[in-house]
Amino acid sequence: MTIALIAHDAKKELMIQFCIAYCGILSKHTLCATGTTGKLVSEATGLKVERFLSGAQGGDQQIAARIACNEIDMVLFFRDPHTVKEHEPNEMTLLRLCDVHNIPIATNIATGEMLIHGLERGDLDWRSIVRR
Ligand SMILES: O=C(CO)COP(=O)(O)O
Repeated sequence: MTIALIAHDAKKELMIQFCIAYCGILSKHTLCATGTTGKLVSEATGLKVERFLSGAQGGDQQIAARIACNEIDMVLFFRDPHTVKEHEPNEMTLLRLCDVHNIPIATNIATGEMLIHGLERGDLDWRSIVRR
């Protein structure tokens, strides 16, 4: 599966800790991320992460385009609900495209935990059929 990782600044440490905790599961999958999130996760875990532009420069849109092309199977987007981002419309597009294409997306760590356990259990295996 291809998993996209995105974290707002206030949630980057949380994303790092999450990826350290689930490194064993994540290492079996293909990872991509917005620029800074990807850099921090790969440095902290040693996981290979394809890095797009940073969110502010269009990284969210690069990931959204891949979702539209059915190339991403799951999104972990740890959002900071307290700070408004100038590129928020791009983030909303990403969330909408996940709904359009039925891509599971976690916007907080509680949902992220459920998705990662479900992924390990095989709950997302149907994606390999619809991706063909
Ligand atoms: O801004 C972001 C999400 O909208 C995240 O981008 P970075 O990972 O480059 O900080």
